[in-house]
Amino acid sequence: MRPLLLVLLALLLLAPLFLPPFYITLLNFVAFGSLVALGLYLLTGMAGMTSFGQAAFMGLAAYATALLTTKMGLSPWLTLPIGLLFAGVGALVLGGLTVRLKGHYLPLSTIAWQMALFIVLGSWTALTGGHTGLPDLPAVSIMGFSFRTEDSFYYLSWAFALLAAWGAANLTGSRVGRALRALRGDAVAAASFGVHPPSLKLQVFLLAALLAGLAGWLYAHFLRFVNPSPFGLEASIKYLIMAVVGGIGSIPGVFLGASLITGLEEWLKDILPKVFGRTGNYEVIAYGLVLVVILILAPRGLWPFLERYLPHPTPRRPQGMGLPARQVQGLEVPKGEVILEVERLSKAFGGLLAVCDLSFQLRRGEVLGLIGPNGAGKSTCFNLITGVHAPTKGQVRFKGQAISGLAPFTVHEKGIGRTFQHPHLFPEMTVLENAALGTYARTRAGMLSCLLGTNRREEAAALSEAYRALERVGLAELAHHKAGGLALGQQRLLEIARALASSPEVLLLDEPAAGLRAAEKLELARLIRRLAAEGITVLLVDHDMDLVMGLVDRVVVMHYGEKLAEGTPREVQKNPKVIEAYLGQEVA
Ligand SMILES: Nc1ncnc2c1ncn2[C@@H]1O[C@H](COP(=O)(O)OP(=O)(O)OP(=O)(O)O)[C@@H](O)[C@H]1O
Repeated sequence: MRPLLLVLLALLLLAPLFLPPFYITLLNFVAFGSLVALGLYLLTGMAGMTSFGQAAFMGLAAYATALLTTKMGLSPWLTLPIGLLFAGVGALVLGGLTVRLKGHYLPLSTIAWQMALFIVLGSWTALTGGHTGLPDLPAVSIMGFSFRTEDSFYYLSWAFALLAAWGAANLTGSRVGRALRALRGDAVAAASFGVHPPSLKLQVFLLAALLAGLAGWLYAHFLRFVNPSPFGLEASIKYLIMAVVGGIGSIPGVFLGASLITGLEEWLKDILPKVFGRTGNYEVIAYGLVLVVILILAPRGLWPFLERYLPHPTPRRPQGMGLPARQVQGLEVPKGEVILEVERLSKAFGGLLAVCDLSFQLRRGEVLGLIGPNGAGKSTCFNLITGVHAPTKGQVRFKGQAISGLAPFTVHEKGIGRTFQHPHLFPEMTVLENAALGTYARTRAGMLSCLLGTNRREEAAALSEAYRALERVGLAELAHHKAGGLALGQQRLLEIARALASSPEVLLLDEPAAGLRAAEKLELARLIRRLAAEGITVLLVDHDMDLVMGLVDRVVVMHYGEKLAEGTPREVQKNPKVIEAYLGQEVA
């Protein structure tokens, strides 16, 4: 892979020496398209948010620099940050209003925004020159050297495009990159290990808009003329198609898609009028056809299809000491003292009381079983403790502090880790990356630090911490495999490893033994005992009574949302109400 990259970079560097000016102009447009499509790689490929409005962000920066350089005589280097500021403010306003919305609201609102901006650019003639546009933008220059020719501008465009690709690659392999990919898969799970979905979504929306803004600034000073047409909805769709055709989940795919669609556009502009016998925007029809054909032949885009035939570097075992011990928040609770308290908790879903006036305490270092028939309210109780649901009535206290009603990422940060009844993993990520998600709340690097790669030391520590968690559950050998290929039992162990990587004080395990073989259950029981011996407090929900009764210190039995009984396994197993409602034949 590395030699191939070096050859491509050398060709890129030498291209103006052997390619005619027409192709160098095209390569400039490839660089602009790649910048916008890189934003879409981050926004759509990683975080799963679709935007049809990227050309509008490009237009904001392009018009800002056009107006400020031509009408006020400012230097293009000064109007670059100002143009980005315009694009950024646009993204913050639009994103601030829409990123919290689910479903199709974001794509729809980006279409509306795109169309509105296009109309403003075309109709506010006094300011923007309408569809005639604004001519005579100054050339960009550095210390007397002016980037006037397509050859010199080519180096400027590609310097920015490669810098952006380097930043995007840094981000992809970082804590923020993993969190973004987790957001696309499952925002509830992402929040359960400390990700704040709306804030992260807004940040990536802003970043994608800034990349589009940068492309707009370059575009304006390359052509030295702006008019609305390159910033319309059609252009936004074209950038999305570039990213999708190349492979929206990969950086090389973005460059491949941008090259392909830019080349195709030029070729089609020549060929289609001859075919149809008159001029018109027929390229759009051709884009659609190309997209359909490529997605049928290579559904994830061209790059993932080609990548299979390229050599892959052997992944290395993470080295290093792991993360520093977690700072315990609030009180240090001594062994045997109450760490988590559920007090008169109720949760109604419409007319159904899933949890009703439930109270119990969890003491530090113990393993408490929460059992009951299907539908008794156990998972709802987990969701109330971890902040997925707010209680209708009652309280949850962690170390004496009320936590009910707090968001899941806040609850997690306090030291509560969880697994899910149906594993919430990210199949496209490796086992190690999935486990490393657990370190999210223990690491600090922000978006900028991840982009610049200044987080390498923390990142190495997070990966070695995740690897250690995998060793604890016996999955280290599969660290570099895709999580999508794991058996159900291994998926459950991986969820435990992810929770352990967060170094929780309390661990909530929701049916960890479901789907496990007998030997795997014994291994799980040993693991849970080890964790309790290390001081982790465990709340365990499971239907395997042999596992639960042989493992836990105490049991709480739920039935129709209420607490039916509480005591040691022996007491509970003898309780006639419990035998009648749940244990039945098993114990009788
Ligand atoms: N988000 C929700 N919306 C509406 N009803 C819900 C929701 N979550 C749970 N319920 C209902 O609440 C009741 C308790 O469900 P819950 O999943 O908590 O039970 P459980 O004890 O975990 O069951 P199981 O052992 O089958 O997992 C069920 O009747 C369920 O249908």
